[in-house]
Amino acid sequence: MLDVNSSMPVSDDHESVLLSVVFPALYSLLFAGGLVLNCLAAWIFFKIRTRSSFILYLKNITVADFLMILTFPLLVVTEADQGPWQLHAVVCRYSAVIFYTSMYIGIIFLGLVSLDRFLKIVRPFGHSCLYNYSFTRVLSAGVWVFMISLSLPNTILTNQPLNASDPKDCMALKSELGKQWHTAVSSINIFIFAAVLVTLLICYVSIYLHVHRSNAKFVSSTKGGGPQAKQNISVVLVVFFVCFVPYHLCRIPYTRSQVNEKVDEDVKYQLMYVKKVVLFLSSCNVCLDPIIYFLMCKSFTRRLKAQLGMKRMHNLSESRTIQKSQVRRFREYPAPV
Ligand SMILES: Nc1ncnc2c1ncn2[C@@H]1O[C@H](COP(=O)(O)OP(=O)(O)O)[C@@H](O)[C@H]1O
Repeated sequence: MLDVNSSMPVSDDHESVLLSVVFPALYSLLFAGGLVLNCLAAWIFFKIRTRSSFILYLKNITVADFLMILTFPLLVVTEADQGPWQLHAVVCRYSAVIFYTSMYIGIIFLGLVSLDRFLKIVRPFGHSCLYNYSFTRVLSAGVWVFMISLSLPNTILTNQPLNASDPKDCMALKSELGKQWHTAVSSINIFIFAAVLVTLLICYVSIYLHVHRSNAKFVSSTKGGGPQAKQNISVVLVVFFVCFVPYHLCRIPYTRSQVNEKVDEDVKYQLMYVKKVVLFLSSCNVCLDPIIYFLMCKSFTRRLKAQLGMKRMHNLSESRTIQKSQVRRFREYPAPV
């Protein structure tokens, strides 16, 4: 059954409540939480002046998360069906494009973080340009330039006249070339996601085995650092699986349904509905990334504790750590940065 004002079928009551009430409420919470956590992270990172590639990647993730967070208010207003209908076009042309671009920039930097951990832990004396800080700065800039260039046509080619009868349909605002570009960008980004996922899995299996072997060799009878280290390393994988895997499983059929007119309207609606749910999971990334910084980056944790007035407590526990450090030397993974 179709809504008179839209090409989308009329939803069940609970579905429309979810779309127009629950989602805006959840995105508002995410906006507030994400803003606080990322402001805190940015403040801490601002104080850490180091030539560490690892921290450079984390700083880039913070900037990408900030960009994504800035798109939430418009999303809240349009999802709640508030404001002028023309606002939907602004979402299609600008804020959704910024949202997706920042999401994929964040994904690429998560991949680089895991690659960096792999190199520093498993191959500490290797010869790769990724050990070179100047190179990783250029690489980071390259990621931004590439991803922005890829996404920009999605804005430029969303250039068709607005249609008041179905303002939410972004594809209706695109030229034929715009639809083709949208499909191509979705495919390239899905490929990027898959490549990062494989990289993450390889890096973390290698790190896991390496830590396991080191523990067995040097400190098999004591408790502590090893399991803790593996847990810290796994946090990126957990965040990645929770936030991004569901979205990408849905994105492939969804993009197909967007550009294929033969797809049944009910199927399109169901896919759109599922996409909104899994896209929310991806958005949760803005609150989960700061947890990665806290668990994986010692400089960040140290600074944060110092700034929050826990300096004395931290010094106390640090002196205890030093006493034990001779025994635990081989268990200090990931390498302090
Ligand atoms: N991976 C991406 N990178 C950049 N822009 C994207 C990406 N995916 C979608 N977009 C753009 O974001 C806007 C909204 O896309 P989408 O969420 O697929 O549509 P809808 O909101 O109709 O479900 C469109 O302009 C689209 O081209």
